[in-house]
Amino acid sequence: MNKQTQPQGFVQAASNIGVTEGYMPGFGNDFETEALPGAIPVGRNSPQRVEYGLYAEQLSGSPFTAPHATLERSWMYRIRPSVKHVSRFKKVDMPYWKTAPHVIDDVISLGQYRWDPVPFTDEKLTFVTGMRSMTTAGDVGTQVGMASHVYLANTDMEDDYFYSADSELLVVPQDGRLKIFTEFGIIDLEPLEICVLPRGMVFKVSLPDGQARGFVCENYGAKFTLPNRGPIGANCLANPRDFKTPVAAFEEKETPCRVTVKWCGQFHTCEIGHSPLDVVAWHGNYAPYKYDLRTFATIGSISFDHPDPSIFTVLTAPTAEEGTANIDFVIFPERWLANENTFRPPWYHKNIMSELMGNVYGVYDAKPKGFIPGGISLHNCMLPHGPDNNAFEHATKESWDPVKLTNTMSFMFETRFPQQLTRFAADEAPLQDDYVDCWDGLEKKFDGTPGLKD
Ligand SMILES: O=C(O)Cc1cc(O)ccc1O
Ligand SMILES: [Fe+2]
Repeated sequence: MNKQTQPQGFVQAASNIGVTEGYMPGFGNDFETEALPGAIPVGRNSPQRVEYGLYAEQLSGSPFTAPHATLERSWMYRIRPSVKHVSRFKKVDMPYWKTAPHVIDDVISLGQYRWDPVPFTDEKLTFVTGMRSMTTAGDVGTQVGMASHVYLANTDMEDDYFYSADSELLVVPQDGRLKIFTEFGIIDLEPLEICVLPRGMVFKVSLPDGQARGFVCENYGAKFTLPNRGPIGANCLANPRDFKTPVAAFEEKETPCRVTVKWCGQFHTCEIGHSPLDVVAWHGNYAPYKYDLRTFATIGSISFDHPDPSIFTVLTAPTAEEGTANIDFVIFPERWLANENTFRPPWYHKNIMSELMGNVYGVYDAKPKGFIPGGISLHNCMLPHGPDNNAFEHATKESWDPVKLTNTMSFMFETRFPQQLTRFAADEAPLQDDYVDCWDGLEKKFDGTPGLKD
């Protein structure tokens, strides 16, 4: 390199690593992004007039006075303010999307339950109208608890837009991709990825594969965040750099559109004369994000014994009681098992937390049969469960050599609150009547004499 071409002083990166694919890396960062140059005001949030004739609008995800660590808000610079709608709100029915408290006397919530995948139908359903609630827990009115849903969608939302004032939505696709247009930009999502759509943010969903099915965890409480890693240290599990927030993108059209709001369990629609996704630029730390579950660096035993599944927590939605989550989002990904003289699948247990599980793909080690991709299981507060007979027989005889669990991705929505079944889950979804029989073959081996029994 000769003297002239040698870098002098600071050298700027030719491109920003990670920003190339329409996303910005990081968890909970303060982001700045503009679809038109110079749209974000310099040095202030709300100048007297905004460039391009845009309106400034703040979206608050935490109370104004929250402690710094939990303070969340974004500033949007938009073509019209959100308050501009053509009509008043009108109540609409969304009969399959249920909200806690939702306890139906004749729906018995007690039992270990498992469902086959909820089948697709010919009925025209969008991501929103195709939401089928399976369980609810807590109370939306006090902003505690959650609901679990399956979505079945075969119709794009074109002039239909949606937001939830009740909750943030954790979306776990299982079959088919989603294209999620949000006020903050576009998220392309496929199975083995997840995304989180914040409370109050408007979006619509289209279906590149024509149809899609997946799971949603609706969080009424404090936002999902990364779990504390404790003695694990600063690395592994879900690393912050693997979370991706979209760059600004806007839709400019002046056609009749509808915005539907979920508010305290009810649904209300208003007509507007334009796309509400007209945010040209934004900055702040309250925004949607996606995450590829394959980037999760699992930690596990490399000596003996089976750790608690909290070791696989991707995101946690805390409550005021330390270590007692409103929701833990836990995954069971491909990984090595190397624990010697150990019963390697999950142990038999009862848990104060309520466990709803879904299978995204492959085989779950505790249930080699019957818990298939798209399937769901529910092991509620203090209901005993554990490996089925097949898994027990295999696990008590397998060699201690390291083995790689492949062809597997299941997850758990684990909540401190008991989960109540909806009528859909009890009567319409494909509930497996014979699920509890999977433990029938667990015979008594005890015969009063010492020694290990086969
Ligand atoms: O019940 C389940 O299958 C989930 C689970 C997995 C595990 O490894 C330990 C405990 C637990 O609840
Ligand atoms: Fe469990």
